[in-house]
Amino acid sequence: MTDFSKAEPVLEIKNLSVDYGYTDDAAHVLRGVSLTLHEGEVLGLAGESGCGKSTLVYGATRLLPPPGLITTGEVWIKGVNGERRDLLKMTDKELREQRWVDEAVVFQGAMNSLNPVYKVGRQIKDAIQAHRPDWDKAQLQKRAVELMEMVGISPDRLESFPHQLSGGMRQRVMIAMALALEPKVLIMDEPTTALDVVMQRQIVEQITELRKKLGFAVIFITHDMSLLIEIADRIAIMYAGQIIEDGPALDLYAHARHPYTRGLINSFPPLHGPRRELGGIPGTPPDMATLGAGCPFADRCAFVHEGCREYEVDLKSTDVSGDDASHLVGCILYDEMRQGKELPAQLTGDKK
Ligand SMILES: Nc1ncnc2c1ncn2[C@@H]1O[C@H](COP(=O)(O)OP(=O)(O)OP(=O)(O)O)[C@@H](O)[C@H]1O
Repeated sequence: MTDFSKAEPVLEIKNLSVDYGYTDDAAHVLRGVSLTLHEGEVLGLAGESGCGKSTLVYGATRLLPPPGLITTGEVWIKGVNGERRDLLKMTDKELREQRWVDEAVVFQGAMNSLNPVYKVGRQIKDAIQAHRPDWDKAQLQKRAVELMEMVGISPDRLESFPHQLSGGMRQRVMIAMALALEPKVLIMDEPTTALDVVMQRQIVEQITELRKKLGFAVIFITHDMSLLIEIADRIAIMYAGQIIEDGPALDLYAHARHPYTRGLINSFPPLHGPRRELGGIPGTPPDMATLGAGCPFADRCAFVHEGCREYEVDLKSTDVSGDDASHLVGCILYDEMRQGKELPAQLTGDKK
């Protein structure tokens, strides 16, 4: 795993907030999220169902369905021409022009979004042609063949209808389409969830290979921490519409700082290494429509104390000096640690 913290940012999400609903009782589902994706980096985004992972990436790419409404924020993207622009300030025309070119999204269940009545080849070529109207038939065919080969499917399959392909193949076709215009940023929302574990593994390995070859950066969403540790350079953990920990993948996995991150990691069996007992996280995430003040994890946290009820999540360095910005956590225990109080023994040292 490489340290990308000094690489140039390709996508900078700043203080992004999203509500569902337009009235006073709207649910504040995303609450001031900031996140940076660096060139060539794989950033894993994890958290339980309903914590806002999809809302974050759909908000950041302006693909949020109604009644989702962006209430604050900036999303700076570095285009393929090197220019930085705020996606939230673009006109609809500008958005359409840069989508697929600067960034592409592979949706949850994307493999089912191929049109059943058209052959796969036609769908790939149509997607390319929307952005390359001057390409002739031969150029489109050549690129479609290249893309199929790139994701390990025989180009003969360009003549197949979607139902003639397996789920894994259809998902690969969607990945190929997303990479057709060589975007700098690829966003994948649970791209392997609907597939069996063998196929999941193959697709994850393929994404890793393609990333090495083509150099794009990835935001990879999943709730499966064991999968993330295999592919991510950095992991951000979401809870109740906020990022509560963000750090280098290996450090975060071996020594998770936030009690929620610990619980999440302990909920999944490790793919490698010795077996360990699985724990869970007691309780369920809060209802975002009625969430009050204080740390949103307080009711489920083994280390809860009075201060948590007033604490507002604020990501800060995990080290004592507060200088190291590579690993951040939003938990009052670490603020208290910086003021000289000892951390609970279970949170110090490496994960057992
Ligand atoms: N159209 C909607 N109207 C109202 N609330 C919504 C809507 N879509 C999502 N939400 C709420 O927003 C919150 C975040 O949902 P989101 O889908 O972003 O979470 P997620 O972490 O991606 O979950 P999953 O892993 O299940 O996809 C949830 O509490 C959900 O109930």
